[in-house]
Amino acid sequence: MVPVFLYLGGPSLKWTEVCVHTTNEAVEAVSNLLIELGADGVSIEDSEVLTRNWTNQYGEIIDLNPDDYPAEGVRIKTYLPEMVSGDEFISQVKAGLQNIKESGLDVGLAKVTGREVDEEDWANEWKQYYKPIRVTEKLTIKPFWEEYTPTSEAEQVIELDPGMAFGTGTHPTTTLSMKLMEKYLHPNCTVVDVGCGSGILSIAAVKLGAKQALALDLDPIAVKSASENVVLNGVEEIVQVKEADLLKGMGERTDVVVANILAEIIVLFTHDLPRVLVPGGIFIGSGIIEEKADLVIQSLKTNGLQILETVYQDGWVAIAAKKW
Ligand SMILES: C[S@@+](CC[C@H](N)C(=O)[O-])C[C@H]1O[C@@H](n2cnc3c(N)ncnc32)[C@H](O)[C@@H]1O
Repeated sequence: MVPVFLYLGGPSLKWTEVCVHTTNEAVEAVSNLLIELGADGVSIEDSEVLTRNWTNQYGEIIDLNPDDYPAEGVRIKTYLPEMVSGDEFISQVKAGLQNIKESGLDVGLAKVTGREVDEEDWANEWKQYYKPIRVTEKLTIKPFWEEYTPTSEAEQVIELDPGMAFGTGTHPTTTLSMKLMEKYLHPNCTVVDVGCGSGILSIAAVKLGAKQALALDLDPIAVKSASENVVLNGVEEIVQVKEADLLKGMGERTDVVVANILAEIIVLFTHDLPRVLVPGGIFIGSGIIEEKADLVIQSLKTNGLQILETVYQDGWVAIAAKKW
């Protein structure tokens, strides 16, 4: 996950940049904390992207500067306008981090720093980290402001405005989902994307040949972001975006369900999969930390699904399973 940020506030000259240095495991919890405290978005600098083997596998596409990333862990930044007290915000962040730590999540050093920056510095700064990236053999993610020419006819380009929803395509959980989708989606299949965030997986599904996708998210910001990205990619006739809680109320059957959500959330709806999937239908689950993979696998088996494959990247696991 590289930046996930767009501030749409009014003009201001000075901003306070608040930075939390934490662990990969705590990214989502800390990002949520900053948003809950009033941040309009976060940008994420993850040391992991430097060690990933982008270039050898798919050619020279991105050029990352190691100075822009922490030596280890993840830096999560947000920017506060002049009228918000940086000191007060930082105290609230520190208190929130303590709560997260007490809940058992490893937040690492959880160092919080603040500094004043000029508007021009940050407004464009994050965009330099977000470049077109070939994430699988067939799929490339392209921020909508970048120019990019596909290198072959087989390469499919997903246009993205990351906005404020999760899903720039660079986080291992999203990449793993797309790799499994590339393998298991068949032409003209139907897909339900649970926890669609920016809509990236639904758009990927269409690029991989799906004839219909339903993108669901509980968060209205994600629903808005996904709807915008669907239009940006010209697939609004194929992808329907809806606010929904997991698979609740879903009546129709589908060929594929994909969900990049935490393990604890996946197990909340595994019992719905036999009802929602057609015979032979595929479930792709991601967002699972390695320690929680068994929890999801057991839950899938208990609900009659057969595990086809598990794939791993940087401590994350994604699972493909089949309904007989
Ligand atoms: C890790 S993000 C995944 C975004 C995107 N699908 C991707 O792969 O990059 C998880 C998403 O699940 C959504 N979510 C969390 N709980 C949910 C629920 N109960 N029902 C629907 N969506 C949920 C969050 O709002 C968030 O957008």
